[in-house]
Amino acid sequence: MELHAITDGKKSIKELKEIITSIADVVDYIHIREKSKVPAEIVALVEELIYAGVEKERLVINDRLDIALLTGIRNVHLPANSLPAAKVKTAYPYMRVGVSVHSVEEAKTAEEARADYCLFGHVFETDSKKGLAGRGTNALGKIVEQLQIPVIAIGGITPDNVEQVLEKKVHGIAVMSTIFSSSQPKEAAIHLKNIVQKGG
Ligand SMILES: Cc1nc(C(=O)O)sc1CCOP(=O)(O)O
Repeated sequence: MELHAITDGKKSIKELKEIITSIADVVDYIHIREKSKVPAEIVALVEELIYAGVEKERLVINDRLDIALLTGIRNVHLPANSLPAAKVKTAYPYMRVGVSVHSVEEAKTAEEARADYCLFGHVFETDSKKGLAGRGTNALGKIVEQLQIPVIAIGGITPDNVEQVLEKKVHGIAVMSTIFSSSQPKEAAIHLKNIVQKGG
């Protein structure tokens, strides 16, 4: 069972470096999702993380295929309206490509496009999608049933509700605030990892 940590776009490069190096051995993947930082900053962050010993295999670059290529990262995550997954897989077959999906239809499209996994959300209410009800665990279960590729759940997942997600036989979970808004990110990640590991 995979645990993905997604950066929240609110931290400085220095803070990100501290948090990511502290959780790098706990979580399976760390998505660098820094939409308001310029490419030069993101490249510098990735290079600093690698220099600090974070394994390249654990880093996922959100949206920016160019930055992944430039920094030698072989994981890219494509949000809605990003690059077409099929074209990325054709051009860079070795690249592990994830796609964000919000319905069965989008999930099937991602699978047909040879995405390696899909990220389905948002399962529960979350500050990241203010005013929008969660899509719920039943919708999550249907996606898992209908897809061959791994489904990772995202959105409002905390230690208190993660069991409901694990019951749906997901391949993993992804969290942002549970780790990045915590005053003790490493402890928060360990706590969640322990629960997730018990669930499979
Ligand atoms: C980055 C992201 N994508 C989502 C989607 O539904 O596709 S929800 C989300 C944010 C998740 O943050 P938190 O763990 O704090 O709820």
